[in-house]
Amino acid sequence: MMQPINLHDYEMLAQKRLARPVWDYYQGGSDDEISLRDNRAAFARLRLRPRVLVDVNNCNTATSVLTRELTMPILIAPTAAHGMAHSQGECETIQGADAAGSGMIVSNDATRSLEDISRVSHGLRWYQLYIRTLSEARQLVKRAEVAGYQAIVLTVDTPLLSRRERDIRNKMGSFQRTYYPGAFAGNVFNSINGSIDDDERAAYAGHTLTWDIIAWLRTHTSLPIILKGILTAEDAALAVQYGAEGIIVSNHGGRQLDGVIAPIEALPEIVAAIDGQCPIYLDGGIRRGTDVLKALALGAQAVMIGRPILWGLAVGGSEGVKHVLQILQQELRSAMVLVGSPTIKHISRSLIQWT
Ligand SMILES: Cc1cc2nc3c(=O)[nH]c(=O)nc-3n(C[C@H](O)[C@H](O)[C@H](O)COP(=O)(O)O)c2cc1C
Ligand SMILES: CCCCC(=O)C(=O)O
Repeated sequence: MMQPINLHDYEMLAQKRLARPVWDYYQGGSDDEISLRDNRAAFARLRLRPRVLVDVNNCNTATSVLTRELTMPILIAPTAAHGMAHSQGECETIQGADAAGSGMIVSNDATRSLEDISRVSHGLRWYQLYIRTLSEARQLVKRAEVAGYQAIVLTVDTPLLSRRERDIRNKMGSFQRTYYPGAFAGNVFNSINGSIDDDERAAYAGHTLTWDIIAWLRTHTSLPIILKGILTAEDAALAVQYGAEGIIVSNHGGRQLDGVIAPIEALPEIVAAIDGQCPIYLDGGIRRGTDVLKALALGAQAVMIGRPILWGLAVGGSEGVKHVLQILQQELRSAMVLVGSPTIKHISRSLIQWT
């Protein structure tokens, strides 16, 4: 078997291992997949301004996120249904994250229960919440708190699940129910209802949610509340005003509204609007250490990766997940040496060429 040396190798190997409908569900975006492609293209458009003759002998990617020490500023983005990539599902994934000194945001729609996943982890773990009903959300948040999760990530870009035409063509809903029953139901039963490829997709994660939901959530948990799916300065300002303690700049990996701005291009205006009031994270299209470097240079505290973790999980279980993270860490380290930023704190905006 080919030995994977970068994330693209993992992508190729994973494609060979996964059934077509699963591969398409993991890989795909919405409508014409413009945003999906643009997430990568936007990183490629940015150019770096390296500094030379800096002592980089002790270059180190270590950082801290919400007071936790990590070996790298890279976390695992919440992705649903890891049971379609590995028999142990998210329990396998999170052990890879721990082994690499990273951390994981566990999806609301995980295959395994949040308690099972927590039991095999000692590291950074946040719970990603979809609010379908308030009573369900209240219970989930309590369970997450009891199980030792350290933050609640509320995803706000999914009042409905977008049209993913690969899934519609593959009849993914019925494929999944036949071959992977329960893949999305580790925490909440019957909430998906086969809506992945349903043209009449139901109100998915709350048609009726508004900014007041943050105050409601605050009355039910003392954990930090982080909003995922912010793409504008206006919403970033509202997030802070309504009490969010962190935001994730994200377009859901190009899977929700097609044609939206790439997160890396939205980042500068959001950093300006937030003006240091809360930490900012970013996900979408990160496949190289230089992508991580660019996001940090533009003001992200850390980044998250979604699909590459699923590739690692499918190819090599927890070892694959760990290796994917370590490859990215190694690449980041090389990039830091070559631009003359020996620590994460040295990485600054002046590394980016404005065109
Ligand atoms: C297969 C898949 C499932 C996902 N499931 C969720 C989810 O349950 N909750 C969520 O907030 N985001 C979900 N996302 C979005 C990711 O958290 C993240 O925003 C995106 O994958 C980042 O882009 P990348 O895959 O290019 O790294 C999912 C993404 C993928 C690819
Ligand atoms: C059907 C589960 C939805 C998970 C999700 O957010 C995604 O697929 O992007």
